Parts: sequence; structure tokens; C-alpha cells
Amino acid sequence: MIQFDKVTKRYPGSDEILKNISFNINAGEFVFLTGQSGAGKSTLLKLIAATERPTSGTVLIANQNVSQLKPSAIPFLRRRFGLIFQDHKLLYDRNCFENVILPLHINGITGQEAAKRVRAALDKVGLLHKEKAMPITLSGGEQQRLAIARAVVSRPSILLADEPTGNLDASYAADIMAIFYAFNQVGVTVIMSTHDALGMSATQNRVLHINQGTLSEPSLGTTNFNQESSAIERFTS
Ligand SMILES: Nc1ncnc2c1ncn2[C@@H]1O[C@H](COP(=O)(O)OP(=O)(O)OP(=O)(O)O)[C@@H](O)[C@H]1O
Repeated sequence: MIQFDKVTKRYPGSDEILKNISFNINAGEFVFLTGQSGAGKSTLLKLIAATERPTSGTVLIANQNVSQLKPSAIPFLRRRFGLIFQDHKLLYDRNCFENVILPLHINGITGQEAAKRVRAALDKVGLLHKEKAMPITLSGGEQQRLAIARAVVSRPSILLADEPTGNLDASYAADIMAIFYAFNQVGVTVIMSTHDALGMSATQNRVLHINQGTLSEPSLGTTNFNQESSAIERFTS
């Protein structure tokens, strides 16, 4: 479903952020993307979402070469994706219902059908009772759940989440992870970047690790992975 073939990414004036990276992600997988700050995790997610283009190499999404898509085709590609960021990107002058309905309105879905879908999405993340609340009145974990509702309301087949638990304490983070696992259980492909290499050592999910521009799939518990984990632990404790 997602194929990178010898992908290199350099921003104007930058060194190579990603170097000759190849991997495949199949429909329905749950993949963690790890690496230190600045390693290129967000860059890789942006290449998948076609908000950035590779400098060289090929990115195929559902067999479509992203670099060869006409600009008019990009919005259709993006409908496959639900995007979730660490900083939510919520609209603070609109209530929860209005935040979640926005992607539907952009896609021309309005009226009762839109309202039904918004309430279903809010329900999935446990926020149906907050539909009229303004985002600023929600806790950090609730705001992140609202961002997830907005990302899934268009029923994307792929969720790209960029450190969605980064600002949250452990219990909120566990709630958010449970929501992502629930979506994955019903067939949604989930690709999630995280600093939390420690947490990942407990997971059975596939891990793609970026280090100095190259990609590896560490077998969990390998020396490098643990060294980096303890560095993160020292930094955050
Ligand atoms: N638009 C841009 N122009 C130039 N350089 C950029 C741009 N976006 C990112 N970079 C650089 O690319 C590198 C990788 O950034 P990226 O945001 O992908 O890393 P990351 O692994 O997601 O980091 P973090 O965990 O801190 O969010 C960094 O050195 C960053 O400064």
C-alpha cells in the first residue's frame, strides 16, 4: 500500500535528511516510526502524505507514484489519510462539533449525513457529551482525542500520527494508544512517529527506526536501540 524505493530527501540548502530509504507497509499494519529529535520522522510522514516530494527515488501510495501526480489529483490522494499532529491544530474559535465537521464540509458532505458522521466520530473517542464545548475547555488528552475524531471523520484508510502522545501524561497517552489500536483492529493502517523508544520495547508492532538518515527495523532489545532509549530516559527524567 505504501512503498518507498530508494527515497532520498533533502530540503533546499539542507543535507540529506533521508538517504536511499526503501520499505513497504501493507494495508492494515500498525507501524511505529522512531528516531531521535530531528532524525526525519515528520519528514517521512510528510512524504507519505504527499505534503513533501522526494528529492530522488519513488514513493508509491496505492500504486500511484506521488511525484507524478497532477496537483489536481493530490486532494484525492489525501482523502485516504487522516493526519494527527502533536499540537492538534484545532480551531479554537469553533466548538468540538464544528471542528470535526470541517473536513466533511471541505469534501462536500453536509446536512444530516455530516452530523451523523461527526457524532459517530466523537462517540468513538469518548467525546460525544462534549460536542458543544470549546476546545480550550478540554484537557490535553481530550484535545488530542478531538483531533483524532477530526482525522477519522472522513473514514480514511490510513492514519498518520506525528507524536500524538508527546505532550500527554502516561494515562492520557494510554487512552490515545487504545483508540489507535481500536482503529487498527477494524483495518485502518496506522503509522505513528514517537520519541518513546522505551515504550516501543514492549510492543509487538513493527518498528521502523531512522538514524542518521538511514532506516532500519531493529529487532527489539538490540544494543543501539537500548542505548538510544536510555539516552531518552536520562533526558526526560
Ligand atoms: N521545511 C524544512 N526546511 C528545511 N529543513 C527542514 C524542514 N523541515 C525539516 N527540516 C529539517 O529536517 C530534519 C528532520 O526534521 P523532522 O521534523 O523530519 O525530524 P523529526 O524526527 O520529526 O524531529 P522531532 O522528533 O524533533 O519532531 C531536521 O534537521 C529539520 O531541521
